[in-house]
Amino acid sequence: MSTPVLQLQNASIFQRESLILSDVSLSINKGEFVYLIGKTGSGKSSFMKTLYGDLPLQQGQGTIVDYDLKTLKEKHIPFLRRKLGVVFQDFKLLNDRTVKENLKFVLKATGWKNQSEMDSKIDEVLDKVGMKTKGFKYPYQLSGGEQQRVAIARALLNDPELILADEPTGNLDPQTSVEVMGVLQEINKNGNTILMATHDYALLLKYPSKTLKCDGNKIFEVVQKTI
Ligand SMILES: Nc1ncnc2c1ncn2[C@@H]1O[C@H](COP(=O)(O)OP(=O)(O)OP(=O)(O)O)[C@@H](O)[C@H]1O
Repeated sequence: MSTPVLQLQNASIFQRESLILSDVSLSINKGEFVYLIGKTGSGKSSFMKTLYGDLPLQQGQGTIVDYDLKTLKEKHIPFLRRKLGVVFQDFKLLNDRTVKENLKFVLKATGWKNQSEMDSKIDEVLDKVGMKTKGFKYPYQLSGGEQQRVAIARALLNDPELILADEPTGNLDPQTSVEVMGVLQEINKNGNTILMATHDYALLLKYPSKTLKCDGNKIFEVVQKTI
């Protein structure tokens, strides 16, 4: 049986009082890889922000990894984020510490205490993204693709039920984008559910998957031929 990790019914997404998307109804099941496409300004980032609690859901219904977005309070957000892995276009790594220290920082902030458990978790996630030998490096010593791999490793630390990736290849060249996409595909094959906003159509053609499109204040599923 399919288990939904995200469900929205008649949801409207606002930036302050401007309506960005209206009447969004969709669901994403455990194990799926789903693209979110749409032109610049069509509302992809606003949609993602609503899902990770950065924008309130003002109208309609929504549940994500068992949290009700409509009744989500400020104090619940850190707990919601622990069940989500969020990956951004600009990596958002801390430049004053090594890769391992970046990951340890997140583990400590999310309540981990045992040093050897933290070390083995860090090794595990770095291994998953092919960065096990680079844990001692500082982010500025890594290429963009390597930094994004580390950001994906960071998103995996708390075994998220859903990974939200907002333009994860937006700052990468085409070859590196394909490599990072390969990492996300591998993670999905191993059971992680992923929603990825992108306007990189080459990736969609290379790795076809369920696709949602933001257009004209709506989100709807499209089949690849009509993209
Ligand atoms: N902080 C904000 N305050 C007010 N309006 C905003 C804010 N951020 C975005 N918007 C508006 O919301 C609309 C949707 O923007 P959003 O960033 O969600 O689109 P997007 O599809 O992610 O675009 P891009 O691909 O360029 O990132 C745009 O009209 C934008 O001007």
